[in-house]
Amino acid sequence: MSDDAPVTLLILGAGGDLTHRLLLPGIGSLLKCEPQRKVQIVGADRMAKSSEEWKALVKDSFSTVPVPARTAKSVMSKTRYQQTNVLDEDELRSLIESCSGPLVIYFALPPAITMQVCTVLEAIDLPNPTRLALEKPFGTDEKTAHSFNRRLHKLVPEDHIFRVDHFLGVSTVLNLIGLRFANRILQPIWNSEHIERVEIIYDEDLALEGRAGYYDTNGALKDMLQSHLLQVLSVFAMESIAEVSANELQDQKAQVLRATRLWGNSPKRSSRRARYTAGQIGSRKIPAYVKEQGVDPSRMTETLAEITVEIDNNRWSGVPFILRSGKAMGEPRKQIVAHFRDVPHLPTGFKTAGLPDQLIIDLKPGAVSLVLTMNAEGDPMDLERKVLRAELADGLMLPYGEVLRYLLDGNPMLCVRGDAAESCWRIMEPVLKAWKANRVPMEEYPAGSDGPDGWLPAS
Ligand SMILES: O=C1O[C@H](COP(=O)(O)O)[C@@H](O)[C@H](O)[C@H]1O
Repeated sequence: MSDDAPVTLLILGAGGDLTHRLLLPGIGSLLKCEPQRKVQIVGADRMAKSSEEWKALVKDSFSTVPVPARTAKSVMSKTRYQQTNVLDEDELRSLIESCSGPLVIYFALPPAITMQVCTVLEAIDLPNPTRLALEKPFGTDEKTAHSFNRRLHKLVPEDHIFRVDHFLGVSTVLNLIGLRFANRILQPIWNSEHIERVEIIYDEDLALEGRAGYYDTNGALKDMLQSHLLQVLSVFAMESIAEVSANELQDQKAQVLRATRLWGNSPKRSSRRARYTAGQIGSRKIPAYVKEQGVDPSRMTETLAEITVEIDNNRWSGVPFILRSGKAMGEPRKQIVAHFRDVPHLPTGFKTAGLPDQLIIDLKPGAVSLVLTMNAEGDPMDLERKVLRAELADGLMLPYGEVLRYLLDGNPMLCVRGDAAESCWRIMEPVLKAWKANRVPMEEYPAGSDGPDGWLPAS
């Protein structure tokens, strides 16, 4: 096979929401930036669809980006759809045999089906190279993640397994690497001696948006904290890297996650959960979560989750990291806030006390702000906080485009390594158990509010 043979991206579950909403626009944004890129997209799903219908879907997604006309035409001419029952060995084999070039199999399927397909794949000779791309949640606890890893390792080596986390393709998350390691000023203060606590917050004004089928069995803890926010934490807190490469990044991130545990090892004291009741966000009337279509109230699914963790290593010991994410919040707030310690001594004579400094990294839209105490207007003995702010442009590609770029190039830099995926479950398991046993109360907040009273992190 020649080196420049186009990669075939085989999407299993091509009729689903993920393909339409995220994958195809992601590929489109990649093609917009790299119009020369050669990729053949093959969609497969169990329902009948003509290749014309599939092409129309691809075209529609590409037009939202938009992909340059020539590139779109060339990719469209080669894309096709094959109706397949992916749980049927013969059908799956013939689908795979019909693909040429290096193969990427993207599982845009519910996790339980993905596992079953992997069992079917054990009986099929996969072309070399074959890469597997998997969506979250990866397993349901540490044990299942571990056995899933073992099953996947029977199919392809670890560096051909791409556990996708689109937050690793978010430009402001990637920017953490440059911000931390390309600047001298921050490096000496990036530790427990100077940082008192860190908040990683992803509050959305979106509510359920018709995703009960997926969300109601997962909830905010698994949907956002166990996956994305722990990845963000690992990039924020990792040791320095010698080069920007998959090995370096994966090693350093995994090391942080191995050292991370629940604050005080107490799920009761270090986790909170809540669920939205009816409310209004702007002009949108939001029903109570339990009244949303497809929700089973007996599942006790949380729509707002918060946990505090610590990282037991030399750099971070004693620093609480607060991770929180909620749906249907009044104000979207997507940021990392590093709160610095007080100065050891404020000279007497100032009329006001200084407040501790902060570094705020806005994830969406991107910005970095340094909040420093300095003199207020007029009197130099009167102190107040002022903000030095840099707005960051959006990434060139959608996060999914960035992740797909690395995936199609066979570079696992922006995915989650198997051991790290297991660590993420190990960190969350005490909370999952405590919540299941109802040892942590389910609080409530009206949609459109800041969350339950007393939850708003102090700034
Ligand atoms: O993966 C997910 O992420 C989104 C938030 O990410 P964004 O890039 O769309 O802002 C979240 O809304 C969704 O529930 C979750 O599954």
